[in-house]
Amino acid sequence: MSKLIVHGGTALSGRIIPSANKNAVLPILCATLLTRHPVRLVGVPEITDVKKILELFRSLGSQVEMDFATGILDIHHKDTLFDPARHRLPEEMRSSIMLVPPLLARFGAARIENDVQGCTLGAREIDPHVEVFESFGAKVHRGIDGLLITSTGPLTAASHWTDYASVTTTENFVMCAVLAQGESTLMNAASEPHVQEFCRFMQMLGANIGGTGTSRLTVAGVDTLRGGEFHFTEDFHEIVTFLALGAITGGEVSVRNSSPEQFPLIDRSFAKFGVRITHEGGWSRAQVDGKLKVKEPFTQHILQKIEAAPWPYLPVDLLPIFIALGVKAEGSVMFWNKVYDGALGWTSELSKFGAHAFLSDPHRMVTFGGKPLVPAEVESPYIIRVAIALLMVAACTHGRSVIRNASPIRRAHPRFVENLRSLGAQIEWDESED
Ligand SMILES: CC(=O)N[C@H]1[C@@H](OP(=O)(O)OP(=O)(O)OC[C@H]2O[C@@H](n3ccc(=O)[nH]c3=O)[C@H](O)[C@@H]2O)O[C@H](CO)[C@@H](O)[C@@H]1O
Ligand SMILES: C=C(OP(=O)(O)O)C(=O)O
Repeated sequence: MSKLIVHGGTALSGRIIPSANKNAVLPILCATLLTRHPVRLVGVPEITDVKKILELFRSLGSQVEMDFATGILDIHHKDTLFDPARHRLPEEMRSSIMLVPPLLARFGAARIENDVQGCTLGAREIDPHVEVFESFGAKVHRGIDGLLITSTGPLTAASHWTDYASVTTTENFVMCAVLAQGESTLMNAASEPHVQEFCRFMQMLGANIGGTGTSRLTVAGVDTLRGGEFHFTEDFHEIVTFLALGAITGGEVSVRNSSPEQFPLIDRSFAKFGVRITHEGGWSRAQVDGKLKVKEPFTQHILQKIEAAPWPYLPVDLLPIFIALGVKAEGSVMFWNKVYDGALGWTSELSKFGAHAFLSDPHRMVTFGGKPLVPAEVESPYIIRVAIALLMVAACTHGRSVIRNASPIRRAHPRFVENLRSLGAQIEWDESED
């Protein structure tokens, strides 16, 4: 079990160049399988999920040249072969489900194992995906340990309205539609920055997509896709994470950010804890005047609150980062996760630090922040940014803390500990058995 050992209490300051967004990189990696031409990706992060997908591609016979030192991936799915009886898609990551459309397009069959749940955030349905596959004419068969999805010919265009704006379902819809015959329409499409980045990549391959960034996507099918070179942009999750780490420890961190137009709501969320974010010259900077303090709402007798939901709301994956700020900032805040029903069950870990946090129901947590904190040994659930939130609390608390089961961080954030050390943190991985 990978543990993080943190000697907290040091103000973290400095500059960070963030990596690419895992949730943009993974669907794009899956989509490379849709073209028989070479693709070059620039800025590919060295993270667990990327390595798992590249390993699968190698086992299918694709040409994969990955240089993590430069972040350049050259990939060519020319002599690629997939056998649903033999090959298993990577487990413990949600993105495996996005291999289905390209496998269907290339081989007429795909198989997914039962564990495409990813982070343990509560129910993560596959029904919206099944509806999409079926709307394009694919057949879905349930087996003992997974699903077999088949199609006898090219997919046919579909018009579909999803129950909710789902990130991976939207990406799967686009991948089914790009090579389908006719024009497809998706209503209630997700519009997160990573979904937009994914659509830009598809357009570079020659896909004909309208409505990127809105809740209505149209895709006119094309006969074939080309190759090309694509450069990833910065991950807003990393930007927020490092800004928050600076703020919670009383330091001052700047992070490179070429898309500040995505940040107004994120900035206002930081401001609720007394953190001022500024964007200038391609850099975002977090500053705290005095100590962290929850801003009182203008409306009297209500709790300050942070609501997370599909974009353009505050992204749910960022909620734990703000919960950590809520633990440190003096005052009370209600956090509302409108997406997941099992993402907040870690209040008992927070309380080991002396934090006061109350789980009101599966979707809502209230922090009573500003209480004295003590170092602690805590265990993270399999949720990337909960491990980071626990680390944030450890980093602002004097003394030695241990975050057990911290390896999910490696699923999304390359060189995380090295980056933190460059800001002055005393932190290290411990891989020893207990
Ligand atoms: C690889 C990838 O891109 N993973 C991200 C993707 O997962 P993913 O695409 O799996 O997330 P979805 O948007 O489908 O939502 C996940 C689950 O939340 C529930 N749900 C969601 C929205 C809603 O309005 N109502 C509702 O009930 C459903 O149970 C659903 O199964 O988007 C999530 C939500 O931004 C992020 O946490 C994940 O990091
Ligand atoms: C929940 C996440 O990833 P996944 O969907 O792969 O579990 C995440 O990136 O925070």
